[in-house]
Amino acid sequence: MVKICCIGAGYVGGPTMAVIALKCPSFEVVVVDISVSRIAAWNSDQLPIYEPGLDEVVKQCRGKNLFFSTDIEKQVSEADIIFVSVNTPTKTQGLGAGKAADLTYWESAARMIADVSKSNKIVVEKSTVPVKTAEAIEKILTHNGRGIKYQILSNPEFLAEGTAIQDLFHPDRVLIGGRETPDGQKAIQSLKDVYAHWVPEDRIISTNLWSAELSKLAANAFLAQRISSVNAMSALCEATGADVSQVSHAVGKDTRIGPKFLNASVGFGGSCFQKDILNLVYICECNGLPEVANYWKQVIKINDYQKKRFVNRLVSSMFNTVSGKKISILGFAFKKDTGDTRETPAIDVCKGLLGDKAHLCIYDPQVTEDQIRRDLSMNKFDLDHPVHLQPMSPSSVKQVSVVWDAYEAAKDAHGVCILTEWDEFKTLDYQRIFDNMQKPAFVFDGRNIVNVDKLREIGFIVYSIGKPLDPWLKDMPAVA
Ligand SMILES: NC(=O)C1=CN([C@@H]2O[C@H](COP(=O)(O)OP(=O)(O)OC[C@H]3O[C@@H](n4cnc5c(N)ncnc54)[C@H](O)[C@@H]3O)[C@@H](O)[C@H]2O)C=CC1
Ligand SMILES: O=C(O)[C@H]1O[C@H](OP(=O)(O)OP(=O)(O)OC[C@H]2O[C@@H](n3ccc(=O)[nH]c3=O)[C@H](O)[C@@H]2O)[C@H](O)[C@@H](O)[C@@H]1O
Repeated sequence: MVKICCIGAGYVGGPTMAVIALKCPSFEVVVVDISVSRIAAWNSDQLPIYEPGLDEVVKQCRGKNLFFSTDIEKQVSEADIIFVSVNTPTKTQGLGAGKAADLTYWESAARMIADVSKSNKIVVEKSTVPVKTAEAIEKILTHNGRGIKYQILSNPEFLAEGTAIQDLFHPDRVLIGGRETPDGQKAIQSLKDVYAHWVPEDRIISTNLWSAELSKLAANAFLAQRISSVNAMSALCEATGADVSQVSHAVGKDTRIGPKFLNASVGFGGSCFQKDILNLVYICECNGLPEVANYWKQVIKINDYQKKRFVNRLVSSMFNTVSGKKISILGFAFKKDTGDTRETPAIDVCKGLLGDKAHLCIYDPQVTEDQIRRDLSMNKFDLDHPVHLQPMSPSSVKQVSVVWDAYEAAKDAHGVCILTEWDEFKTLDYQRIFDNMQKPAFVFDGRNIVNVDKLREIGFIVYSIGKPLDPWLKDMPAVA
């Protein structure tokens, strides 16, 4: 029986291994983690992450051929294939701080593998890592090798949160990079055999190690670039009277461009786009390519501009001050159908409004009050480290309340701010919300999900990213 062990039971390790276990019933799959609470949650009815369809997959396999454990060393020593899916956040200190990937967790996992292994292993990079990481890992493993042979493969993950299970069931492609030696090719074939249980052969691509590592960074950079491109257009739409949804539709009809990933927003979030682009920028700089580095940096600059622009629009349209005003924040997760808040644009928008002394009343169907308070009090980049290494009791943020109902959040508010595109926000009773708000009542839609005309009929002053401006807003300075 093939034994698979995955180090890191997070957003990638958990769902990916659950799907492998489901599709490969003859394999034993064990997911291990240093976080005791995370493993306990995986073994309970309340899984540690919210992901549509995940519960069903886990329920079908857990206890049969899918296990979650903190007995890391035992499970690693017994495995044939070891996936490493640990955090690779942006470095906060030292060389490359604010840009380079922090490989502390990866290195400690590799050293542990080297320490406990007694048989040959295939070690799979599942985390997103800088190009050439496999070379460093190889050195760590073979240094302490005691004659044990390791083959390192790069098998980056392309799932998106909120659709992880569907993405894993029907991936556009599975990418496997390995050494171009007979042993390297044999290892690639072993991993291909795992995915071949459910992924069509023509969707399993193999490359050399460095191409696979770089393709992951490139894919995320291209995706983020599309969002920054449409967000840059949204600013121009507001200045000219064009409508960004119409522009996106027209542009996306070109089959060379395609319709996906062209929704203007308050900015992209999530744990990966920013960190992976910063990582790419750092690699370019280290390779003496400042022009290439600057090109990609611009994607992040536009994203920061978009978030700042949104806050400035909001404040300037409310008579240039939100001091003491209640602003209702609908949605805190970085996108719908996830409870993940890493790098969510909501953090920057809320911090911007708090800087102008607003009172915030926040509602998100999947994010806890504790998480919101942590996010608003912690430093940027600290949030993507393992949970048990984060401060236990973050300092409490004044001027913020968290409620469990959108109507409660909007009651007596001066403005409503939509920051996540949760479906339930599309069907709220906006008349009821309007009736219970201070007047003039404002809606700032950072996701373009409300019916602007209908809301204006009710009496709201509406700002929707990249849409023709409300007459009220036309006279306000659109500074950024
Ligand atoms: N979140 C996503 O949608 C995607 C993430 N990725 C990449 O996958 C990697 C993991 O990301 P997530 O799953 O989101 O992170 P996560 O933070 O949800 O999970 C990582 C887990 O690794 C554990 N861990 C850290 N060091 C460990 C060690 N030495 N031994 C055992 N466990 C350890 C942590 O406790 C944590 O539970 C990152 O490199 C990320 O860039 C790639 C594609 C999608
Ligand atoms: O490496 C990763 O972590 C993953 O990053 C993204 O997945 P994810 O961040 O989970 O979610 P996306 O759907 O890509 O959304 C990212 C952000 O962009 C925003 N977005 C997305 C699409 C769009 O048109 N407009 C837009 O503003 C979303 O609201 C969200 O804040 C990629 O889509 C995955 O392929 C990749 O595996």
